[in-house]
Amino acid sequence: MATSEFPAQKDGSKAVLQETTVVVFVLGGPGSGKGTQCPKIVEHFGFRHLCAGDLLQAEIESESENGTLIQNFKKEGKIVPSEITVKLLQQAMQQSDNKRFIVDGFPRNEENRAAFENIVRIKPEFVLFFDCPEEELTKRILNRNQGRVDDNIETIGKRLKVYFESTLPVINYYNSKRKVQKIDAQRSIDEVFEDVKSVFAKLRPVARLSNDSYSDTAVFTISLLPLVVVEIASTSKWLEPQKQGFTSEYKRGKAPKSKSDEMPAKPLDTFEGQADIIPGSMINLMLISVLGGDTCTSAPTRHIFLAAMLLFVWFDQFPDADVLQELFSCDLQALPA
Ligand SMILES: Nc1ncnc2c1ncn2[C@@H]1O[C@H](COP(=O)(O)OP(=O)(O)OP(=O)(O)O)[C@@H](O)[C@H]1O
Ligand SMILES: Nc1ccn([C@@H]2O[C@H](COP(=O)(O)O)[C@@H](O)[C@H]2O)c(=O)n1
Repeated sequence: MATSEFPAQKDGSKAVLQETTVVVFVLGGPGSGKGTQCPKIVEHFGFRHLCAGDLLQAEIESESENGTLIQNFKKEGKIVPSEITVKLLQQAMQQSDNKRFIVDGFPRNEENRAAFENIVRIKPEFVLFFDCPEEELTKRILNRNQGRVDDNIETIGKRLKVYFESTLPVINYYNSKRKVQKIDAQRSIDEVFEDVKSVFAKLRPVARLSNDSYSDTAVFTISLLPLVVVEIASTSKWLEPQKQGFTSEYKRGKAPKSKSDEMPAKPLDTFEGQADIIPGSMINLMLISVLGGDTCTSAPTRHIFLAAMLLFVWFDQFPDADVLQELFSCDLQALPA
């Protein structure tokens, strides 16, 4: 799963953001519809929406020490020094319980991109790029009417210049890494979102579904534990009666006539609990098989998973389904003491 690198911090402390943190950058010209589509992504796919422009605006409004500087950059349509923006993003990510983020309006230039990689140390899962012609962008911004200081014809010109000169090269950079998902943003809001949905539907399962902070290796190992337990149990004396009474007979093509005929003497309490363990592990086996793609998203984990599955098949450790059915439907009370 890791698209991120998480070395220890310089002061030796552990990085706060987890290996499983998923980041999608959302880019496009001013007015291309980023802020319109992001809430829809949140609603449908459960990401946390972080808008760089909004975080900067909040700094202005809170009259923080950087507030005036940010206000001046914004009025001029210029990109605020990256360290300020990246620190705001990092803080918001660290404070969030959700570990999957759509980062809207970022990185706006090469400096933004490098600062995020150096400070946050996460590479984006992909870059969602809303492609829209300049005339449409201008028209939309002039009609936006939300009282923004930068929604005037003069600042729009400056923002578009910054977009073409500084942001497009970043999009091209990610394109060269095959990370860009380009959307035709000139169509209606709903049509655009249809395309956005199909992009997110293609996300790696764990990026689409997972909100937790476990590494996939840990998830895989934990899911495998019950299998190990049943492996040990099935090779121990504890399950010998079942193996003799059912599995071996079935494998030789001789099904026992009745349970009580075949079951060797064992007190009832010896069998307590096994009916829980075996179905549990079988369900787990099925779950691992079905969800294998979800839990084992990194290549090494997937290989371990496949190797484990092959081993189970190879050694034929699990009795057939009908044997299990017979085993679990057996009347424990009827077992001889
Ligand atoms: N597909 C669309 N068709 C027509 N109008 C749209 C479409 N998407 C968004 N708009 C409108 O265009 C305006 C700009 O959209 P939005 O604020 O989402 O753009 P943005 O990319 O977030 O802009 P900025 O980078 O300046 O914040 C809004 O008034 C919005 O309602
Ligand atoms: N990464 C960013 C994002 C934004 N800004 C500044 O905020 C202005 C508004 O941004 P929108 O995304 O809402 O259009 C933008 O023009 C910049 O001045 C920034 O510096 N860095």
